[in-house]
Amino acid sequence: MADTALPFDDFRDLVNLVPGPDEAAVAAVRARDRDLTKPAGALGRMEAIVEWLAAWQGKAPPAVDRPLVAVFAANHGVTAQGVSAFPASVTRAMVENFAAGGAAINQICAASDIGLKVFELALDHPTPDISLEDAFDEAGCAATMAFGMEALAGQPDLLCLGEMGIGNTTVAAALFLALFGGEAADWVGPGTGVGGAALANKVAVVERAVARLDGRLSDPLEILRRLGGREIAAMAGAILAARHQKVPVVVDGFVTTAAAAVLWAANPAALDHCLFAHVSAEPAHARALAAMGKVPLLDLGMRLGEGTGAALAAGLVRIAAKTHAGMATFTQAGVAGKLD
Ligand SMILES: Cc1cc2ncn([C@H]3O[C@H](COP(=O)(O)O)[C@@H](O)[C@H]3O)c2cc1C
Ligand SMILES: O=C(O)c1cccnc1
Repeated sequence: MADTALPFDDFRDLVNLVPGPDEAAVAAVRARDRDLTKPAGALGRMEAIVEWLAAWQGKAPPAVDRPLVAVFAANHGVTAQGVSAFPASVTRAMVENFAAGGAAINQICAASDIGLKVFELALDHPTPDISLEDAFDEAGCAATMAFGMEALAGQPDLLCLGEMGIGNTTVAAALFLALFGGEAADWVGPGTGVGGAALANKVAVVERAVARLDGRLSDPLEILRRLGGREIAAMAGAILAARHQKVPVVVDGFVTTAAAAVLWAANPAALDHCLFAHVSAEPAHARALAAMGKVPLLDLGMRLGEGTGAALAAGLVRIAAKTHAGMATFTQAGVAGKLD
């Protein structure tokens, strides 16, 4: 992977110096909403979504004309510890399946008219086994975060993030344990379907990975550098770049939330432009969302990744924007307003 111009410390600045919301755009959305032909507040969270979109796109009315799902794919040396129900070769095979249109995310994007781009991260070079060694050096972590910023290259107006990487629920669990504390068992779940002794082994692997960090737990970007993985670092970079380029982000499930959590731990305001699409059936996802005070939009019992939950939520975001922009006002429609 090419060296980045951005040193690791510059990412700390990017996290700490995130721009705030466009209050004027939010005020304009609220003013228009008051005139639309419905009782105030009757569209519930769909109204809040429009305000959120305006705040972070910096325009009113906001629009979702170029939504994109960016899927980052990577491999993980920790799979050598037997932490997944599937072999690591499935990561590349699924990338080929994405290219051929055969994955769940292809069909959800097609059905919802959402663009899809898959970013491969050195699939033949897994990050080291994090139960033994650090995932990255500083330059490698910075380069990978910078690579994630490529998700913005086509100027999407809504960015949905997803991932593919056998073993990455182990990495995500380790990140959550290092960032939020508790016990390894609080953060480890079946992923693709491990149970019994294999699940107990996965817990022990996560314990070992985090035990290696002793004394360095207060620096979230350092935690990311030491635990990885490539797709998670890239998604963290994409979330940051999106904020600086006024692109709201829809976060997918358990693994994507781990990327977001690194930024949240450094600066909770760094995720204000992110909507959490759904709560995954991976048991610890609800715990991670609660730790950050985030309320997911959907609860469909999904536990796939690939950006599938994010793409479904993006469909609702687009509908919320179209509803707000296209509805008639009371005056336009000749509908009587609320009685005094
Ligand atoms: C065929 C297949 C398609 C997938 N699409 C996403 N994942 C999901 O499962 C993986 C994480 O689970 P674990 O940590 O247990 O390996 C990631 O690749 C994630 O995106 C898949 C997994 C499989 C097997
Ligand atoms: O929620 C997720 O992101 C998830 C759950 C299981 C396996 N892979 C991803």
